[in-house]
Amino acid sequence: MSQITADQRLADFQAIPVIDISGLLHGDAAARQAVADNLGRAARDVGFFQMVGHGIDLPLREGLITQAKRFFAQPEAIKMERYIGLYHHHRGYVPPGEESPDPNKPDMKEAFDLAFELPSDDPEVLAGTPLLGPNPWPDLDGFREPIAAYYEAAYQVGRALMGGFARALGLDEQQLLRHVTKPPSQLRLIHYPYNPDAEDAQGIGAHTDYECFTLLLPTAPGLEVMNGAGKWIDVPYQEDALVVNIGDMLEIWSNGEFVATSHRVRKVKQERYSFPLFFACDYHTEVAPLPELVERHGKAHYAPLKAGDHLYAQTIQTFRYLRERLAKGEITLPEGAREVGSLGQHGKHSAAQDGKPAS
Ligand SMILES: O=C(O)CCC(=O)C(=O)O
Ligand SMILES: [Fe+2]
Repeated sequence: MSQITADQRLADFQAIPVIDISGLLHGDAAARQAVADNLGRAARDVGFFQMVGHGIDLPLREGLITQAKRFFAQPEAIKMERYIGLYHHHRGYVPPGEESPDPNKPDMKEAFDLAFELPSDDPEVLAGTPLLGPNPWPDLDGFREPIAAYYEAAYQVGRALMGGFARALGLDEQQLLRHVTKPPSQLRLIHYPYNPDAEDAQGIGAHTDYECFTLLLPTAPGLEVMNGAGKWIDVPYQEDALVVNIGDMLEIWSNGEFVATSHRVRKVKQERYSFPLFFACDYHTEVAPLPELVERHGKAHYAPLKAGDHLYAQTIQTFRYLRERLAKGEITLPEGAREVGSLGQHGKHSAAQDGKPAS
């Protein structure tokens, strides 16, 4: 069967579709299939959509936003009490300049990173699996509960989406979900301060997300998505919507049918917050093109990789404190790590080394 390449499919999109997923959450098999068909179209043709009908209601969203604002409004010295470099499982406060896909172009944002909560006596944590462990909650009364509640709600929507994406690929709803038990799924609270003096500083540089997909709650416009022709398309701000985009793992599992679309946040004209939940599969999952899709496409377009190693390797290469630990020999880069920026259209358009399907 001749396959239309991802580039051809993505070449023309000029806007981001809006999908109501309530049928996936509450409907019968036919309603779930109808939503899955829409998810599949968006995942194949754009790699992005605005999700409504998700049931993550305003009080949950406002609780998260309010607590993030409180945290970032504190003095730097207090925020640094939870500096990410003080921990061993990549959680905590990320000061401006700490993170960048390109060390010469630091992003101007600050963040507080937390993830799937696992107690320190969990066997995976005791075994030292990177990225897994408890969250270093700040000493800020009333901070933890609304954020944990948002995490749980968004995580459950993520599980439903994972079932929907599997259906969209013609698979059983549980086929991918069985790889999601203790995932290193991170929720980031990101603050992009408004800095009128910053001439060239970007909000966040062009990248793909490393996990299966991302559910993002923004508070203002600024997100841009690259279409197959290399043109940046705006994601308009829609108050009741979460933005969902395909990440590297679903691109590989789907053998390139779904696309991890490159995106960035342009220099912001106003103060902005955003909250991505990166929906991951378990650390040790071997992700390879699914046999059903390889059969459909005639061959596998990607080499297998270990999900957690990919995520950890990309993280090491983009955080200053981890690059320093690497240079000192305190940690090692997982074997077979890909270079940052090697996936996604921006990799192609900047002629970087690249492992996308042969077109
Ligand atoms: O802030 C945003 O809108 C997007 C953030 C993002 O792409 C990321 O953190 O991976
Ligand atoms: Fe992203």
